[in-house]
Amino acid sequence: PSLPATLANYSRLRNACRPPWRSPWKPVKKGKLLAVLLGPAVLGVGVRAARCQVELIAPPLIVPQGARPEPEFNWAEFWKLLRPQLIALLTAVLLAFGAALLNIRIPLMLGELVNVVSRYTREHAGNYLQEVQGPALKLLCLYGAQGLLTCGYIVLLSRVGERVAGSMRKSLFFSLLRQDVAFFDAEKTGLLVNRLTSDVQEFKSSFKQVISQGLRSLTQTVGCFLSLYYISPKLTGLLLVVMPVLVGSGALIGSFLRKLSRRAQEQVARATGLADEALGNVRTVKAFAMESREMELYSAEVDKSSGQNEVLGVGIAVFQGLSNVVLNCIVLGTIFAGGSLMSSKELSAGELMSFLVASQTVQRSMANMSVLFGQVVRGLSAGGRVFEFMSLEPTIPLSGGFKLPVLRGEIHFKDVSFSYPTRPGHEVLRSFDLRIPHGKTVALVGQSGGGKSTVAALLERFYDPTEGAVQLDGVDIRILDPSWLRGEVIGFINQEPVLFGTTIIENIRFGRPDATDAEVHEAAIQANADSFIRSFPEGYNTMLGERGVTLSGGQKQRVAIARALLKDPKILILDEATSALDTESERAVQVALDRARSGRTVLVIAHRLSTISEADFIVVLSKGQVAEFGTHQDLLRRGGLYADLIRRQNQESQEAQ
Ligand SMILES: Nc1ncnc2c1ncn2[C@@H]1O[C@H](COP(=O)(O)OP(=O)(O)OP(=O)(O)O)[C@@H](O)[C@H]1O
Repeated sequence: PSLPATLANYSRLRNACRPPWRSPWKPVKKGKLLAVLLGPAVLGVGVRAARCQVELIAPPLIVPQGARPEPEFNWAEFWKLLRPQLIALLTAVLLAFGAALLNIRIPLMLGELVNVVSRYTREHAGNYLQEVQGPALKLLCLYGAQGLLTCGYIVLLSRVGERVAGSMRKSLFFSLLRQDVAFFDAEKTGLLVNRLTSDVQEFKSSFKQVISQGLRSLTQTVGCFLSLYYISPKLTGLLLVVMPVLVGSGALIGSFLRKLSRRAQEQVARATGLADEALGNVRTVKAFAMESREMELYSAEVDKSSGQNEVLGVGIAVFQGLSNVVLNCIVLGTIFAGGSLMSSKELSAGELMSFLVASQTVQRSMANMSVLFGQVVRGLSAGGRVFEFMSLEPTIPLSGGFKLPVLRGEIHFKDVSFSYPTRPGHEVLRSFDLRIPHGKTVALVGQSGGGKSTVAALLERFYDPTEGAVQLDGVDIRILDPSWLRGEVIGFINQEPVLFGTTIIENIRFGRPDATDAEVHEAAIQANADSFIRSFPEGYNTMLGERGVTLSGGQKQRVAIARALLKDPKILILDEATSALDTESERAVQVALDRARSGRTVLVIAHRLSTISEADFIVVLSKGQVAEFGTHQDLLRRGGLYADLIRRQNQESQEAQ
């Protein structure tokens, strides 16, 4: 099944309680510390830096993860995914390194060119074109080579990034599908889907950025600093004196803006959550005529978020303005100090030009690095979240174990006690003992919440009993192959059949992917579904789901019955298959079920007692145990719980009339 369908299937069973969480690790703190170290650069590069800083303080998407601890990044898993891309990655790193080295050369070459130009304007000697040609051509070649290298490493990196992200998605999806049902009881569907989508996306973009820009920025910062020192140790010294002041101011403003941004993002998430809930439950909202109330609630949250974002906008504007002033002052100061060095012949015009360009490169690179450090922290957190479930081993394996060579279909719940893993203290079944002879139909009845569906879940081996055993033909199902058990032995027809957004024929074929069209048609005939399917213009190829046909409850159930029959299971579980249908549909479904029952061991779980009087045996479940067992007539005669249930139900239906 597709992940959303699998998750949706079990979402109703989940979240009864959550394990106590460790105190959450706050990744932002690391980012803050690193931003403090690199703050000055942010102040030093004007508009561009301000833009970078905005990126740093505004993560792309905040999805509330609840009070979950931040999972550790799994380097071993990452290495496994990265290894096949190693050659492409190393080539990309080499190209990026080459581009960065060329970038360091550019200011020096520019200086040479300026020196040639200024010498010519001063002396007017020789041919201008000839004088300028050499350094200009060299510079052009450098630009060309730098462009080529940049293009090369970006192509390679994006290939590596996409492939690693694709492998991450596939392994995570596979690992999630392998998990047992108890896992889905404890985890929220939204959180899992989020890991497959935005966390992988976040990790991928961080990975690409860190490799490309990180390497480049680091090389350029170190290289250009050396160039600065080489051009003028005195001017470089002056720059280093100004640095600490810029570090302090940059870090302070940056941390303030980050706080504002985080608050604004949380507010956006709150507003989105509200809209999500209202749109997701639109029928309930409409049924209670709550549209205007929802609108008011949403407007209030959106207004709050707009207000916070406006304050943030003002903060960024001030920061940007300040950055511009500081940048220009640095340029001015460099020209001022450089001019005085020029007058004492300690510096040429070309060297001053080189110094200015190189110092800009340093500032830009450092600003990039401060953004990148935030990105590293975010990328590691996102990666940690993706890897958290990737190496998780399910307690109940997906396959492996014995297959019975000859199958009769006798079931025995042998003194089974069971509590859901999410609610260990709450015993749903207590020494539950029930033997279902092969080929017989047994109906389970009892109060709502009494544990009927739990019995079916144990037979499917969605969970293992806490005590006792479930046996098939006398063999504990824990030693049987779960995929054989679920895929071939047991057919499960749920009270809320889930159909997928594909054609009807594919939905039925889900029961046995290798079934021929003729077999699918035969199953549909058995399930009393063939005639209504053929009444659609596109027959079996009718698309279901959001962009296709929506089936009625009874039609859905008949498609689900056909799907279950296609695998020709020895055991059939019917979980309240005939509830919530009108009389006509119920009759159609009932005909299908009666046909489906023949020759199979059947466990029916039902509330509507009228539909199960045909069962060979009826079991009344009370307080997690078998309270009564017998035929419909036996139990009526006995005048116990079953007779009581029948009386109450008759009373209710009379009152309803
Ligand atoms: N996935 C789950 N995790 C934790 N507790 C659960 C889970 N599913 C069911 N329960 C609890 O187990 C008990 C039995 O539930 P079960 O669904 O088996 O009852 P039921 O007899 O089938 O009820 P109904 O007839 O209303 O469907 C209930 O108290 C329910 O709250």
